[in-house]
Formats: sequence, structure tokens, C-alpha cells
Amino acid sequence: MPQNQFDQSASALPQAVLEYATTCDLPTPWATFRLHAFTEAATGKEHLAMALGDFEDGAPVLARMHSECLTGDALFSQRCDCGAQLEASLQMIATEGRGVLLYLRQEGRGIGLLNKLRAYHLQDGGADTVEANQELGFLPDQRNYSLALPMLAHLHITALRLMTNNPRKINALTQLGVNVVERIPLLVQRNTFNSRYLDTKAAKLGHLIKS
Ligand SMILES: Nc1nc2c(ncn2[C@@H]2O[C@H](COP(=O)(O)OP(=O)(O)OP(=O)(O)O)[C@@H](O)[C@H]2O)c(=O)[nH]1
Ligand SMILES: [Zn+2]
Repeated sequence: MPQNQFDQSASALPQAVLEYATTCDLPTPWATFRLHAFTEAATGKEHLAMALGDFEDGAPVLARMHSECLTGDALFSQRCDCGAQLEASLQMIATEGRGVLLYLRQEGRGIGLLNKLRAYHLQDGGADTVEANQELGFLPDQRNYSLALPMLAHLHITALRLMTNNPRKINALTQLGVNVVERIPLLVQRNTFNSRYLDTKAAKLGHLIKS
């Protein structure tokens, strides 16, 4: 699959600069995480890392690089798999007792909330998730994963066992010099509303999801 039909290569994107802000405890139903906050210099956006356990030994860390999805993560939307993936990955980290979830504020695969809702409107009229982005003048995936680098460096994390179904995410991280030693599938249940979305991700974006 030609990667640039869907997203820019990692080397073509500007390297994100983040400034560390603060850390606090974050109790969740599964574990009490340490929540680390960072500010992105270029946009002022706040990006978060939820960490559990000690990473100083250098052993590969169970990790989720989660892209913000307000509708799925907070508003219980069934149009996508984001909320269920967020919950499942935090549970897996808690079960292991060690791991990190990077919560990257790249809503709508980087096009922002309002444009994602415009894309949903086009999808309500028949477009798929890729066509809708293109109709709005965007690449299907506008994310810049270099946001992860300063967060991983701050946490002294050097190698990942990444929970994802998206091989382009692993390619991008590898291009950026991150050592991804393993991919751990993060499959969630289909429903009436997300089924076409999941099929399009598999067919057009290369996600490793069974139909
Ligand atoms: N532009 C757009 N973004 C969407 C749509 N549905 C979900 N998103 C965003 O997609 C992002 C999540 O990406 P996905 O393609 O679902 O999954 P992924 O992160 O590539 O892969 P996984 O690691 O397997 O979850 C979040 O930022 C969502 O807000 C949509 O229809 N259009
Ligand atoms: Zn979502």
C-alpha cells in the first residue's frame, strides 16, 4: 500500500516539541496511574501520559498510543472503537502492573473535532471514513506521531509492546527511531454502528481487523 496516499511519512512531518508541565495521581477503576502532562509548543495543546510501574530497567513497556476521540472516549459514541479500546488498554496495563497510555490530542486523526463531525455528516450521507476526509480536503490520516518522542524520553521508555491494530502507526514510530518490539492486537466488539467503519479501516487504511 503506498503510504502517502493515506498519510505523510513521519520524516516529512515537523518534529513536535513538548514541554513537561506536571504530574499527579489518577485513580481509575483499574489502577492508580501517574498522570504526566505536557504542552505542545506549536499549538498549546495538552498531551497526557498515564503511566503505571517503573521503566528504569529498560524492559519493553506495554503501551497504547491513543488518539483523542471526544465522541468515543467521553460521549459513549458507538460509531467507532475508540472508547472500548481506551478502556481495554488501561485494563491490560493494570493487569500487567506496568505500562503506559499516551493520550495524544489529535482528534479526528488530526483534523480536529469540528472537521470530524463534518466528516460524520458526510458519512451519514453515504461516504466512508476515508472518502469523507478527502471530500473535506484532508488526507485520510493527518496524525503526527512524533508527539510521542518527548513523552517517552521523559519517562525513560526505550522499547514498546504496542497495543494497536494499525501497522502504519508502527511504521511511523519505527521511522522516528522508536523500538517497537511487538504488536498486541486491540480488537473490540462490532456493533450495528461501527461495523462499516471497521471494515473501511481494514480495507482502505490497512488496519488488522477481521471482517
Ligand atoms: N477524520 C475522522 N476521524 C475519525 C473518524 N472516526 C474516528 N476518528 C478518529 O480516529 C482516531 C482513532 O483512529 P483509528 O483509525 O480509529 O484507530 P488507530 O488509532 O489508527 O488504530 P488503533 O491503534 O488500532 O486504534 C481518533 O482520533 C478518532 O477521533 C472518522 O470517521 N473520521
Ligand atoms: Zn473514535
